[in-house]
Amino acid sequence: MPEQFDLLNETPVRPELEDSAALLALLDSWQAAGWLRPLDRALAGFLREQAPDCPPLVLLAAALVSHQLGHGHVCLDLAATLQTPDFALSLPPEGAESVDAPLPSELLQSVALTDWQVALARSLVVDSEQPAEGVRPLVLVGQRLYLRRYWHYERDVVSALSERLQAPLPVSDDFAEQLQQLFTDSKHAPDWQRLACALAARGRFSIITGGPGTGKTTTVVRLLALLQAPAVAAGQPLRIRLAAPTGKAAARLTESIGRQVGQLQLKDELRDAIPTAVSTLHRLLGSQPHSRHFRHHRDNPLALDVLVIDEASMIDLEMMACVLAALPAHSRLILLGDKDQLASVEAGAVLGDLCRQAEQGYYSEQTRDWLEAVSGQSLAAAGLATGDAEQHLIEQQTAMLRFSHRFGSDSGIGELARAVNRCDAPGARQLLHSGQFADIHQRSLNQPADPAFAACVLGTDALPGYQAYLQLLKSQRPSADTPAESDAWQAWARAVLNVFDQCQLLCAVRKGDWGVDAINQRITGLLHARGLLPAAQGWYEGRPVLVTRNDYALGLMNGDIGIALRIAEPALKPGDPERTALRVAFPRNDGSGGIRFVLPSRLPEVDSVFAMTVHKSQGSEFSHAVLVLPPARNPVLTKELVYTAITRASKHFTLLESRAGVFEEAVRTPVRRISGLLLN
Ligand SMILES: Nc1ncnc2c1ncn2[C@@H]1O[C@H](COP(=O)(O)OP(=O)(O)OP(=O)(O)O)[C@@H](O)[C@H]1O
Repeated sequence: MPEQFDLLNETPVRPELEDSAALLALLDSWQAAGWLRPLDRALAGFLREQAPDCPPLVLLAAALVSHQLGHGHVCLDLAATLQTPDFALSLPPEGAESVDAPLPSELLQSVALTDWQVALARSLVVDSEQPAEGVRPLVLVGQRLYLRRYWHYERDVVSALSERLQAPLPVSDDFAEQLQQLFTDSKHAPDWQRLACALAARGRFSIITGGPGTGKTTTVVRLLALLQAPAVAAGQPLRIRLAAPTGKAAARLTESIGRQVGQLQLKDELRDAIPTAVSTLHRLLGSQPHSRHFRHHRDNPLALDVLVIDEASMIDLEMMACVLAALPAHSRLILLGDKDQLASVEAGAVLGDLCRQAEQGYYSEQTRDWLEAVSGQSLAAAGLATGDAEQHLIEQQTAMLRFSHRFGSDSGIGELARAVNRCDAPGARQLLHSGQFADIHQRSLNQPADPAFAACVLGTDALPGYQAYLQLLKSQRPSADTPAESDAWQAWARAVLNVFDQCQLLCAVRKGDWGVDAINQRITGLLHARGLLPAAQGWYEGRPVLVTRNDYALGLMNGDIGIALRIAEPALKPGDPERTALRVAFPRNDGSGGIRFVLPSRLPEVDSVFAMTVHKSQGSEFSHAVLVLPPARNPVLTKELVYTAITRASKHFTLLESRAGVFEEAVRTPVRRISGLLLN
């Protein structure tokens, strides 16, 4: 029997919603057009096999939950989907071919929310009452539909965090004095770094969020000194571990934490007990080949007392659940990150969800009194909202750093990032347009072959592009008789990689004329045509590549960037002439400045990386970041995407627009990630 849908709704029910075979045929055509992943379609097919009576609307919901996971949403929000189906589902995707099949908006026109909920609640493949006791593959909570696994992750994260947030830990009697000693250089009132340090010192869970250069690393180094001092004095140093979601982010933190620890006025014994090596989360948890399970979990917890995770905006829900499960109960977890950055590509926006109210503070009177007492500062003029200790559980352990020491009011990058963050599109445009700041630039592009694009890609002395690293590659190449074992090859590779890092094109999308794939091809062709690259296909010297899959055997992580270089190789046998070979040079990412050379054929999956998505650029910094916006409106064009791109730039930011107005549209659109991660 077909389900009855909204009887008052005159719109005829589409045949695909009355017949499962017709629905699966429609999903097939969506998949063929690249609208759905094979995985999404397969889930609907699998459920139909398991439960042949499963109504088409339930099969459709299953395929859509899976599709939404692929777009970073932990669940399918039925109401949001019915309100603006094509937009909520990001269909059709940017650059996808047209397809002779109805759009989600046409398909769902006749469907009412309550009918969809009832159909799901009645279905044998959905648990809607007491899901914890069920085993069905889908879980319905109100208007949110989950795959069971993700519902579990969300529930596990909420319960582990609630547990960690229960009672504050005691601090020593001279805590206020110690804080004072560590923050003698406070220049701002209130000094949020000192407040953040105090909050983190009293909790088994805390968040320190802030934009670029607000002093997250500075604060955490002092916090570690504060926590470690009594432990070292007692002869039982804390086991502290530092981690980040990607190799690139880990390398950056290794460098900055090493510098900061070196600058602190501490006794050697204490300084030596503060680690500076940062590992990736995958390595910390012990990833295992061909398995999503880690070596460390609830029954084999990590041997540590304090875990600091930087760039926490990149942690997805599954990873957060795995980290929390692997932590010993007594340990402290401190998350550092910029809540306003894009979330991970994977499902879930954990930091953003947890920091929803960080701006307003929402400290309870008790928390505020305690903070004022230990920090000796007043919060009266800080403009914070007053919260309730139980209702605003997470807020009691969250501090937002508000002053950028890197990008002050004289920095166009800082001002632009702040305007974008406020969704102030006219203000952001005015900053770009006025010429008031020498570090931010804008260019309009009329068509893909626009000469302004080529000029930007090649670069100038003042505004780095890709010409510089290719010229350096040629001009500084060690002479042909340099022995294979000479350090000169490493030094050359390091110099080429460093100069390459000065500029990076960032795209919002993968497909279409202004997507990563087309732009990579266009730049390769352009550099080849100018004689800067020897070829435009396959492997050639100068090709920059991005690793897109972890390879533990090679020690390469998703996100690592290398460049193909022709280097000397030892002779096969004594007396033979030395040979040359194309190898891909990667930085060792361990703070040593070392380079490793890998044969191209041994590499895991890689892409050329003259352009990368903004998502992939997280955790990286470039002297000159160039953001390319495509013309079509797309749900990925959000203010978080623009903000993330701007904050990748350390010296210059350029906006390349393929249509007037697209920047404003993006800045006005805050990201919507659907999840139910609420602790209060
Ligand atoms: N209270 C302070 N007074 C003066 N300079 C500071 C202060 N805090 C941080 N800085 C400086 O500002 C710069 C950025 O600090 P830090 O690296 O700690 O920020 P961050 O928030 O971790 O930055 P990132 O954006 O790289 O994550 C550093 O050079 C640091 O020395």
